[in-house]
Amino acid sequence: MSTVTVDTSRLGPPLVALVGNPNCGKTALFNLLTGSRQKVANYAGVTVERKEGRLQLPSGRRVALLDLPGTYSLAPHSPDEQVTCDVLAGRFDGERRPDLVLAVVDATRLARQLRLVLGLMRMGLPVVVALNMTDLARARGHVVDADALSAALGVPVVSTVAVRADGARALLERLDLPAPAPVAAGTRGGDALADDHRRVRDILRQLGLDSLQAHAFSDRADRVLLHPVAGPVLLLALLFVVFQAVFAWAEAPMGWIESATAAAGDALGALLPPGLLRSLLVDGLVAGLGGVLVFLPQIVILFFFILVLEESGYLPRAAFLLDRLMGGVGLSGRSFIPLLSSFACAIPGIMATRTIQNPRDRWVTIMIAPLMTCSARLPVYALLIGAFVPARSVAGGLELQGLVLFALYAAGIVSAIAVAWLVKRFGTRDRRQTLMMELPDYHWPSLRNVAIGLWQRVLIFLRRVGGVILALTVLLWFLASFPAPPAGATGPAIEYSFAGMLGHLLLPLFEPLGFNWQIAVALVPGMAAREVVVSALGTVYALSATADDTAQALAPLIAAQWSLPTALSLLAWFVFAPQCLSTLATVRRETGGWRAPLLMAGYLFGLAWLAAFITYRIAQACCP
Ligand SMILES: Nc1nc2c(ncn2[C@@H]2O[C@H](COP(=O)(O)OP(=O)(O)OP(=O)(O)O)[C@@H](O)[C@H]2O)c(=O)[nH]1
Ligand SMILES: [Mg+2]
Repeated sequence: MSTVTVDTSRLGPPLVALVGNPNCGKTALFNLLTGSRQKVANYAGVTVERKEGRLQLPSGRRVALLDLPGTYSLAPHSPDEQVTCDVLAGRFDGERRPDLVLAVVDATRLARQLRLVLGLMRMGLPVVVALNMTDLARARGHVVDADALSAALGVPVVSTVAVRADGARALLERLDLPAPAPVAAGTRGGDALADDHRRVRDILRQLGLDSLQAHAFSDRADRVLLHPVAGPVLLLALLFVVFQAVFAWAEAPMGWIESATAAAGDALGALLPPGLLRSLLVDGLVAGLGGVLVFLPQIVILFFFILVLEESGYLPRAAFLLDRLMGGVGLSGRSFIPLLSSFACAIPGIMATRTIQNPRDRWVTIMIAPLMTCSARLPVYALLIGAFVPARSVAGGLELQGLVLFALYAAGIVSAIAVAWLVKRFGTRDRRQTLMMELPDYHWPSLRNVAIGLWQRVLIFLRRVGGVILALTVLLWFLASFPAPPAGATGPAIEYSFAGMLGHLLLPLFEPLGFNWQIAVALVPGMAAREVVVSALGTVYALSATADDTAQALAPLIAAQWSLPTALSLLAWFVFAPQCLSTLATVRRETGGWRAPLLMAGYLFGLAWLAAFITYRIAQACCP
């Protein structure tokens, strides 16, 4: 038998892969080298996909750089580690084997990280070691001698600080030199691990680093933050402060955006003659988009807290605190970070489930991720709370509005716990695994990283407003303006339009929940993105206004037109409804079939309808 080998390494620039333990700074280095803005955070398992970037070396040579998910060993335990191992073995679909492995190691946690380097060397690929986080190591008083380490390992070692602008200069120069020859393979099989262990111990002793000390501050902080009683109390208090801040701090900037929108609407209204164009711009765009834009400050505040928590290293601690609670419903603390990411958006949350080893746990976590309140629900919640919940303090200075928001988030979490419990109770049984999770040292969040992260969230939000929300608002304006009312019609034109017909068609389904036809209409484009419901309501109500009404802010308008039970019922609907097609598409991709997304849509719509129905009935009985 003859085999033909094709040397694909000659296609395109040399491929360099960043490989290392989770949280050692691979992505930070990738961003520094390529100028990308991939997500960096202080916990294991941030990167779950391969990402490619380009960089130019000082000599002008170009290199393709791959950022990969972190891995503890070269025998993958979870879908994200599998990606890294497949790329290294040249088994990854559509990817050639890397020409060089850039093994990133955290200088403050050398022992385990060096074992992975030895494993990488055994794969027969040329290896260069980036000794990262040397700033933190130095601050703790251990200076790792890169040359001595290089001599001991037999591969080049370069010190880096991935969070400093010039922290990779030496590395760039090293990449410009010819790749080192692969080191001859040593022992293989079971003996190799024991061998590596011994070798790493010897190297550390040789470098005078065998007594690396734990981070004293992290230890002290954890004595309080991981305390079985104080820990959960502090976690709860922290979450509470976040929700209070979302309302309290956003008030002023929301006021500015509101007045700017109103001024823009007035100016356009005065400038343009009455007619279709004025209606499209004033009732469609300004009323619709302005209605969503006003929630930007609240989103920024929420993300500020999320980013600070991510950067500080507190997140995996919260996972650890909640492990016992999550064990009660058949999940482990591993599900915590994917679920927490779902507060931003269910899509990265569902992607982050790739770090979960147990396939059943991963499936359940995916199924409950949409119950976490994503930031697209925030505008809907904030609109209804602003319109129906008075802004006053209750019980010792707590803001009532923040309290209601907290309750809505809690409702999502409690429901997720209930669903997971039901799956455990009636689904397949599985032996519970203990949580093994590395706790990173605490860092001060870097202001620059937080600022970049916030700016990216702002861009994402604005892109949504200018993209899908704009498109759907225009579409809805069209549906709500045509066909024109028949001659002699008395009501607002929208009643006779396509949107009006659609609303009345859907009414039987939603009437038992206390929704009127305007809400029913708004829910339809809201399937594409939840915030669209807010812009859609803005447009529908602007067009429902009779000619002599001037355009009004949406909140007071619905406050006057809806009953409290209707508002509460709509809030309950949004806690559950899977009003997001991109989430369902992601679930299909991650589970590889239609079963999971269909099941998800079905069970969430069922729950949404039921919850809204019950809320409406109870509210009607209590405050008719
Ligand atoms: N002080 C300091 N912090 C660093 C350095 N490199 C990375 N960090 C921080 O370490 C944390 C982890 O960095 P990431 O780049 O997300 O790590 P990663 O290896 O990509 O992690 P995974 O994607 O989870 O495998 C972040 O908080 C970074 O800001 C460094 O050289 N010095
Ligand atoms: Mg990463």
